[in-house]
Amino acid sequence: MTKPTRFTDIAAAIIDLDGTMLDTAPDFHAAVNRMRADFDLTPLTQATIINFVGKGSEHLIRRVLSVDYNATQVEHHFETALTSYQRHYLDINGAHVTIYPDVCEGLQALREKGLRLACVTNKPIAFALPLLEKTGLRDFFTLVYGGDSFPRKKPDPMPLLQVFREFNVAPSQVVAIGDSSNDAIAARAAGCWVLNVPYGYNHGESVQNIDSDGIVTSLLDAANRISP
Ligand SMILES: O=C(O)COP(=O)(O)O
Ligand SMILES: [Mg+2]
Repeated sequence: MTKPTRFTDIAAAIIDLDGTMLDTAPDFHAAVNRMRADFDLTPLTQATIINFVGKGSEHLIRRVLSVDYNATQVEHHFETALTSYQRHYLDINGAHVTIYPDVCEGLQALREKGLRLACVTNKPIAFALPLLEKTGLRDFFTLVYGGDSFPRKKPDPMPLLQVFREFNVAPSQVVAIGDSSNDAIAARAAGCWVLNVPYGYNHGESVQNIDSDGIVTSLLDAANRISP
């Protein structure tokens, strides 16, 4: 099936955070290695850690513990490691991040077209909100949902379905934009459109293999293809 190049009758956009708006890889790298140091574990490279990002903190911590521990040991240390990681992440949050090119321009363009914007991330809401404030992105969004805002997170469609309800829009009026297959699976299950950016973290896999409605070079490129 040919992919649409333009999306019309759109009323809202759902934007992912890590790997889509912000390059948070250096924050994840620093926080995970501080946690590992608490366990006398050797540091991991940023490239290794970033492959585990996108499915929430619990997934990340289990994966970075499993580099050294077997499954039983991972579960034994999990709660302490998660608490340590959360403390370090909150301490670091935003210290090393950069905004990807054309993010503010893209969000501005979407707002000027009259779209309502929701940020749906798997980052815990207590990390996501201060980070959006610090980077000046918070005010673009009417809604912000984190990985712990609902019982289930992406790739489950639950947070996206809640956005449709809050905005009172049909799935066909919504475009989700994210960097990973996780975002696309959630969007497909929710029934909305989905575009991928190629520059983020797709669990170490090529974005070309994601089942989405297209790849855009930036949020501004996405905005240029979307109209109300
Ligand atoms: O797993 C995370 O913490 C980040 O996830 P996100 O890409 O949904 O923002
Ligand atoms: Mg992401």
